Amino acid sequence: METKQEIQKSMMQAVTTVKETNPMAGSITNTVTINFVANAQLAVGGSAAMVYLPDEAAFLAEAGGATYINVGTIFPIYSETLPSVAKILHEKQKPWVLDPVAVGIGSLRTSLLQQFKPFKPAIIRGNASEIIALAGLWELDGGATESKVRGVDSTDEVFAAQHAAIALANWTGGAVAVSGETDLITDGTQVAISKGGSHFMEKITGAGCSLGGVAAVYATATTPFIAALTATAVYNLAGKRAGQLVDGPGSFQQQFLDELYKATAEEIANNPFEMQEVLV
Ligand SMILES: Nc1ncnc2c1ncn2[C@@H]1O[C@H](COP(=O)(O)OP(=O)(O)O)[C@@H](O)[C@H]1O
Ligand SMILES: Cc1ncsc1CCOP(=O)(O)O
Ligand SMILES: [Mg+2]
Repeated sequence: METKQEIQKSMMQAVTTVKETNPMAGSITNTVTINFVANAQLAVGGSAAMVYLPDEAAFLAEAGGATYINVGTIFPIYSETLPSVAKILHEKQKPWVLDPVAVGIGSLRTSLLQQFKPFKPAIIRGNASEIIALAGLWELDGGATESKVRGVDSTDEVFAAQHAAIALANWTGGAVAVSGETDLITDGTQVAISKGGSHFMEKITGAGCSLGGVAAVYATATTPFIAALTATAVYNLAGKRAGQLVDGPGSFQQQFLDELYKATAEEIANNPFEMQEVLV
């Protein structure tokens, strides 16, 4: 296992590379938070492009350094777009981030999420209930088929999803990030616990979605685990700072983007986190 210092060095490198190179990470993401996802990707130094159609998604998958797929709002065309783009990403070994928003609701969403299993996303990002439900859908350890997903919000605590997160990471060979009041990131062999954020993050829509989009930006520049940890760290740092400066969700959203933009590589790497080894 790498030392914490080595991990922090990799996080700083990822942040710096992104700020210097403005990498493009294309997205197929929900219509609720699409604008916030793009703004967050730009704030950390990336470049955003959002599409819905199969040929356009295929183009972005090849042109971008990574791709973000979020199933929050589903359209019929996604039965064509999503499996085909996931297959391309897998075959070309391009990192992609999956946010299984509201897994369990509706037949097309369920079918699409099932079809993703062989295409192994580099990063799976979701709240605890979504991670447990996805592991259940993919018939992995720690998953539950009786899903407690009610909608887009979590009804489970982050640590309840640790087993499922490790099983998913072992399946994909990538990383899994479980978000909540504290965040858990794993690559199946190590677990990082990242701290910070603000209760206002539960009072705006798109904190989770945009975290996934930002993870895709960092995935253009580093390993899935470091990308997921770095994205989570900048969210926890920016969320904490913004939360201290505002008194409501509207101004929080604005201040949060400013803090994402202002956070330096060193500050992001120094945001509090703990490392644990996964014992087998
Ligand atoms: N109560 C909280 N306190 C601090 N940070 C939070 C809290 N709830 C969520 N966050 C942060 O908000 C972001 C999105 O997480 P979450 O709300 O769990 O995702 P989702 O929107 O997908 O349910 C993460 O960066 C997480 O750390
Ligand atoms: C409210 C809502 N409904 C469908 S997608 C979506 C956005 C969910 O955003 P997040 O998971 O980041 O809270
Ligand atoms: Mg979400």
